[in-house]
Amino acid sequence: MVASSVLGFPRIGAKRELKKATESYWAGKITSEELFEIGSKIRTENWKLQKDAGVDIIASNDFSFYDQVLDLSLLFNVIPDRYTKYGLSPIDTLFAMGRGLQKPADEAKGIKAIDVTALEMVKWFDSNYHYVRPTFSHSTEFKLNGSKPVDEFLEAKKLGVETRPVLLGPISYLFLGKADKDSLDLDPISLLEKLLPVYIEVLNKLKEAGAKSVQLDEPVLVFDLPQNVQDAYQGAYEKLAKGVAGLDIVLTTYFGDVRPNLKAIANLPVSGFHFDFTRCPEQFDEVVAILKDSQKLSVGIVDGRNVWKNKFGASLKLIQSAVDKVGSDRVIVATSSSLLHTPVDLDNETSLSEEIKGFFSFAKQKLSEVVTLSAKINGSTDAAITKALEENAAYVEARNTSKIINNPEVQKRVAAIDSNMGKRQNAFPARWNKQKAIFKFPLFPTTTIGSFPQTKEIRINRNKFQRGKISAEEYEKFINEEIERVIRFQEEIDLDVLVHGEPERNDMTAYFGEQINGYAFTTNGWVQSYGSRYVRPPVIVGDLSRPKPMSVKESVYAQSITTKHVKGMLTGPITMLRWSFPRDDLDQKTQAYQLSLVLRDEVNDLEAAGIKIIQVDEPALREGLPLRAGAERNAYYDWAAESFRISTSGVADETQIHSHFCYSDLDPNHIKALDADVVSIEYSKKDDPSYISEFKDYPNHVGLGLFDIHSPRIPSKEEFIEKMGKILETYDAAKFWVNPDCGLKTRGWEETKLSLSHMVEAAKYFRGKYAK
Ligand SMILES: CN1c2c(nc(N)[nH]c2=O)NC[C@@H]1CNc1ccc(C(=O)N[C@@H](CCC(=O)N[C@@H](CCC(=O)N[C@@H](CCC(=O)O)C(=O)O)C(=O)O)C(=O)O)cc1
Ligand SMILES: N[C@@H](CCS)C(=O)O
Ligand SMILES: [Zn+2]
Repeated sequence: MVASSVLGFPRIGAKRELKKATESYWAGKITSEELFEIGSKIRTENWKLQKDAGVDIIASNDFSFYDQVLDLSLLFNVIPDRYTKYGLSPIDTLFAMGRGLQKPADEAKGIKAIDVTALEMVKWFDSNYHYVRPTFSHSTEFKLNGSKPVDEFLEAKKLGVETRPVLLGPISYLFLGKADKDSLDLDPISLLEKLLPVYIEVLNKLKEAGAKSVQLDEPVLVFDLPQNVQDAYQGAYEKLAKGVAGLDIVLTTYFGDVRPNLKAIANLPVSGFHFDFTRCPEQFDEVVAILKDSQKLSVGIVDGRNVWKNKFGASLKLIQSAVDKVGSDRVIVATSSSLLHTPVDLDNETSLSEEIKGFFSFAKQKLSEVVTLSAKINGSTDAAITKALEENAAYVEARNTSKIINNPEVQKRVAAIDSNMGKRQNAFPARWNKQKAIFKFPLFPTTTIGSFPQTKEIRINRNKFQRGKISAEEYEKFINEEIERVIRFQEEIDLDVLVHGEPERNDMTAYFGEQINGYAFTTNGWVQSYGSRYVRPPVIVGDLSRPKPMSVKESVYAQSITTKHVKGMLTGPITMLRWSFPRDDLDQKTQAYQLSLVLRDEVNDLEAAGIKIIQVDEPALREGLPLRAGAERNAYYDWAAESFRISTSGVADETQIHSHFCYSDLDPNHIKALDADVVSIEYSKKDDPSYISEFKDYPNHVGLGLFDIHSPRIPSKEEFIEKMGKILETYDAAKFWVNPDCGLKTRGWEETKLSLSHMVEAAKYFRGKYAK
């Protein structure tokens, strides 16, 4: 009999209970006990849901109050000294590491001031989830610091659910980390020998608690791994297997192709392997060939990264091949990855058309998919299973013939794209000569990335407008007042290039997706992006076109009330694609080109409406990069850059194009290929000084982000001066823009006011210094 398995379930709660609870805790409105209670309720519901659906292998320890990688850092005592000196509780230490902490002293209570920045947060592989990077130093002392995996295993057991605890495996944990600023010569993988005993200790504790098997995620196996990392696998897993004899270890990979690293894992003493066959079905024969007689094969076949219904016919064929090769008792039918990256429950969607709803499957529905597929392979003649299979066949047919997918006009326009559409009239030096005469920027021009605080009031008014409680006129008036407030504030603190603040946008992707034909959007399809911040990715269901301008009204209004230049603000084609759920019936390049034409029209309309600076954000540019080097990656470099250039090259030389990138280690050549006039890049958390020099030869203008917008912490003017001074040691002052790391939508006004004022004061300090 094949078994069914789910590698992890979304932990945010069907009604975003986790967000509400964590934010209430941070605001001091609930206690830690109340927070833990809500966490426990969410876990209970998730396990129950999976058990009731009939899933055989259910994960535990997939829950987290912030991030599962950060949980491990806390568990293994990978806590830089700067977080331990305040005597914080474990949960407060976790949050301080995740989002920084700044608290004034309370002399009456004898409490000292706290001021600590957050650890770096980066993309989780090629997804829009972000993890907190483990940060190691020579003084890191691994030791077991807590019992979260064991506690959650026992919690499920008490509820009558036998789970398979999941932990990120030791090599992935180290490889995804980095050396702290005081230990830059440290290669994290060199810490493996010291780390393994702690893994063994926690795994033994799980075994003692009754766990029969564990899921060790080693997703870095889908990267091009350095030889020393590949070589580390055999010894590490031999030690683990020996140290925890009797506990089955299933080594899990996802999001790609493991074949180039197959030698590294071919002889591991594990009880089974999980591979992602939704991403890379081509690896099937080669990966199955490494299995030893008793090892299990977990077949990742229900997509954990998208919302499309599984196509049962094709999946059953692949699972059957697995059964034919290794026998049904050794096959597990599984989700391709954790379901963390999918919305929770399609049943909560009430606004989607029945036709489109019929195409989708969210986390809860995917449980049934896994169960149905395994039941069918097990020969079930159950009426419910037969009905599910028939309905699925009808779905495949309905989608193939659906009228909402094809738009011949869009297809014609994409086919007519020629290479001139991706070229500005002249190269940057000629453009800059014209632009500087118009803009007359001072040295170190200051700007922001676009969004200003999305206050509760903004969200409530948007919500009222969506529910018809206020009219379009009232809403527009409210938005205009917000824009005016943001403009006046920027004038007051003397920023050079202003923004309108994006108050009309729920999200930088969803806002545009909701205005583009060919997109569908959900009302409850939340997915965790990081910590307590979630997104509701719109879904590309058909060919994409723009019925009317999307952002011109707000930009024109903002420009009309100030004499300073206001940037028009758009989300680029690659980011629109990556932060949406893309179609699975059309290649991503064509979807990106469709989006690039939509954006080209918008950029041209902004220019025609008198907007002279237009920023087209591409924070997801790096995220879209195929995880391995090779032909696919090279092709991506070309079509991603071309899509951006198609969007931005319809304007005159005098129009200044900005772009912005965050959350990734960027490749300067890829950024260069976009040919934007000015780029702003997240930088404030890059401890490695060599990152400064990576961009020093960028031919156009650059702003390295000077403060972390994820943290409520306010940097002082002196801190800005120090940071800018360091950058200026290697950087050309004439090309240096001054800006934060990213948009300020998650920040409060008080922090925003102070941080930006200090930033502008620091820019002025350097202007004075350079004028001498
Ligand atoms: C820049 N980033 C983004 C990423 N991906 C995106 N799609 N968008 C991004 O901006 N990836 C990388 C980074 C980091 N990620 C994020 C992600 C999310 C946020 C964020 O602030 N999220 C908000 C939700 C945003 C949103 O869509 N809000 C809606 C709905 C608001 C709501 O909850 N309404 C209430 C009613 C109103 C009330 O009473 O408050 C309700 O429905 O119950 C909106 O504004 O209309 C979040 O809060 O999680 C930031 C960075
Ligand atoms: N313009 C957007 C970019 C975020 S990556 C913002 O400021 O929020
Ligand atoms: Zn950003």
